Amino acid sequence: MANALLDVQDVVIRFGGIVALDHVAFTVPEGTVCGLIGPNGAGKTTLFNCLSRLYIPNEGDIRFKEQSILSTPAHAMADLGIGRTFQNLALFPSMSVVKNIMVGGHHTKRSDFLSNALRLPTVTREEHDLEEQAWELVDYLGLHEVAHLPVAALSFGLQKRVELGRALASHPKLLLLDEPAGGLNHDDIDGLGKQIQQIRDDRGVTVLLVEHHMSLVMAISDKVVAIDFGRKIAEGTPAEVQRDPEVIRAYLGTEDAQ
Ligand SMILES: Nc1ncnc2c1ncn2[C@@H]1O[C@H](COP(=O)(O)OP(=O)(O)OP(=O)(O)O)[C@@H](O)[C@H]1O
Repeated sequence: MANALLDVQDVVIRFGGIVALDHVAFTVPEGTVCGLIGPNGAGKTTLFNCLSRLYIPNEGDIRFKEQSILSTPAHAMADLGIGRTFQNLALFPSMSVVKNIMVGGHHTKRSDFLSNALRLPTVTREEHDLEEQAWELVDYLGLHEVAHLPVAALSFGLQKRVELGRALASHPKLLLLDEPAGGLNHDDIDGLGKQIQQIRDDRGVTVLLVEHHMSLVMAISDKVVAIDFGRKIAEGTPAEVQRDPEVIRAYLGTEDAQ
C-alpha cells in the first residue's frame, strides 16, 4: 500500500447540539482515487470544509504529507498542494475559458502589487508562463474549441471541465472534488470518470471525491469510505464497500443509490 498523503485522524465537528462528524478517521494513499460516499446529511461536505480549512475541527487532526494542516489558513491551501472544486461552480462567468484557468495558477507566482502595477519584466514573464500552462490544460481537457469563449456561454458540463482545469493550474498533489458529476448527463459522466483516472495516472494527482453518483464512484475509486450520521461505517475497495451490510442499510430506501 502506498504512503498516506492525507490522514484524517478522529475528526469531530459539532454545530450546537448536532455532531456532524463523530471521530471520523481514514487515510488517502498517494496516487489513488478515494471516493467518499454517504446519504444526504451524512457529513461529507462538512469533512470537505475541514479539509479546505473553512471549518476547524473540535477534536482530531488532519495531516497532509505527515504535517498537520490545522494551523494553515484557508488561503494558503493551494500553496501546500491541496486544490478543490465546488458543488456550485465558482468561475468568473464573463471571463474566457483560458483566463479562468490562468486564475488557478496565480498563487504559484510571486510578483507583488508594485511590480504588477509597473509591469516589470518578471510580471510579463510570469503572465506568459501562466498563459502557456493554461493552454496546455485547455488541450489536455479538450477545451480548445471554446478556449476564447466566456465561460457563461458554455454548457454546464464544459463549465465543470473548466473548473477542473482551474484547480489543476495550481499543481495540486491532492485534488478535492465536490460532486463533480452533479448536473451532468450520462455521456459527460463517463468522460469525467476517464478524465479523473487520467489525472491520477498522467499527473500523479491524488483525488478525494465526494459524489452521489454511485456507479461513477465504484467505477473509478481505488478505495471508498462510507459515512452516515457523521460516523464512518465502512472503508475498503469498491466491491467490499458495496456489499457492506451497514452501507446497504444506510442507502436502503434513500434515493442516493444510483
Ligand atoms: N454550518 C452548519 N451549521 C449547522 N449545521 C450544519 C452546518 N453544516 C452542516 N450542518 C449539519 O451537519 C450535518 C452534515 O451535513 P453535510 O452538509 O456535511 O452533509 P452531506 O453529507 O454533505 O450532505 P449532502 O449529500 O446533502 O450534501 C447535517 O445534519 C447538517 O444539517
